[in-house]
Amino acid sequence: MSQPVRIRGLEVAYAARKHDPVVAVNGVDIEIASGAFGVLLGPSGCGKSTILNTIAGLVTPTGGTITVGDKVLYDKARGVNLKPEDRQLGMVFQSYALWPHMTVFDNVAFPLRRNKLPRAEIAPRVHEILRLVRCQDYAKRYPHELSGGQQQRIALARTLVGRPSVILFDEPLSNLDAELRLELRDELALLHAEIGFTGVYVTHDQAEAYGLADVLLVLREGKVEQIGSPSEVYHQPGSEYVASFLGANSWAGSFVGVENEYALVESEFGLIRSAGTPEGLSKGADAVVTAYPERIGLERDPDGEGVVLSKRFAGAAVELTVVRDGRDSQLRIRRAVQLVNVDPGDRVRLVIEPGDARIYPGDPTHAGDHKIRPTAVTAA
Ligand SMILES: Nc1ncnc2c1ncn2[C@@H]1O[C@H](COP(=O)(O)OP(=O)(O)OP(=O)(O)O)[C@@H](O)[C@H]1O
Repeated sequence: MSQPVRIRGLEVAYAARKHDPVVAVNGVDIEIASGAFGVLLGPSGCGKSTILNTIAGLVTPTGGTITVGDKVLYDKARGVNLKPEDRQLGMVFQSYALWPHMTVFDNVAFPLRRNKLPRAEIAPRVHEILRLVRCQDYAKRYPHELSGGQQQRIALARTLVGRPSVILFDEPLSNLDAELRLELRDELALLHAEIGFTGVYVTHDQAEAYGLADVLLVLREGKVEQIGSPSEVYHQPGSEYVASFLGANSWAGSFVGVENEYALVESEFGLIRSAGTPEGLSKGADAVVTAYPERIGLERDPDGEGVVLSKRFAGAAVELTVVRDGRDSQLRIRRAVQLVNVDPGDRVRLVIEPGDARIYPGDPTHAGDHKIRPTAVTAA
């Protein structure tokens, strides 16, 4: 039976001897419905693991409440703080943490034996769960005789076998290579649909988040910046920070006004029309434009503001970098091969449908800058 997870007003400050306390979580409310998969997404240091660890009972908050179903795990005001072992939650970490001296069967059976399940019930449960994670043939092997992906499947099986109502995942796939990560992500989504636990999943990987989340929570410096379905958050980022973290380009401009229902911004890369109605912008105010790399077209134009710095083959798509002379601003563009007829060195103007450009007040945050950008190559 899955259970809902409710977090209210969560605060965590890590005490430090030599400097002020580090406020890692600063008033967070989270609600994950029973049986849903909630994914916490955000850059390194935004507090994702800390939140997960407070649910697990491994970190003690400085304020707020955490409940699972009717069970209060933590309540600062009432002095409740259950021990990790009394919370009855499943956890899957980045490191597989399997017992090296035990076979796969014994590793998976371990939680059942610890809970003194009758012997006759253990073997069928273990075999059933090994079948679900597609590792039924490895029951007699030891962890070192398995690949990383297989070890993580066993770690997952060991968690699932106890039938926890809530499972906490801390970047469980990040030790695996990209292809295997996607494969295991899809298997996990299927297992979730089949078994029906409530999942709380921490990652900084968008593809993982999109593929798993019923509800996506984007975090920023210890706070929740946006909550929604992956599609809502992707298509309607609530802030430039979210858009940028999800991979959109951001560049600076100044708000001109609204004309024929389009918001106009005079930007570093020319005049941009946006279908969104910006809030909190007055004429002449600093504005940021965002657009995803897939949604920016280019046309050769001797008067254009941009110059193509690089163009790289990327299978069915082409990846380009466009810069503005004399400025740091750089755009990443990814278009289908047949849509690109510009080359490095060309002067270009941007072609963006109003529905693909979004405008926010302020300056770019560069929240997505930790991501790998295409590196410049010289013109062929
Ligand atoms: N034990 C600790 N003592 C002091 N500060 C800590 C401690 N653990 C984490 N922090 C700080 O709290 C903040 C949030 O850390 P946390 O590990 O929750 O972030 P994260 O989003 O999970 O990052 P990552 O993706 O890199 O794991 C960071 O500023 C971090 O330096």
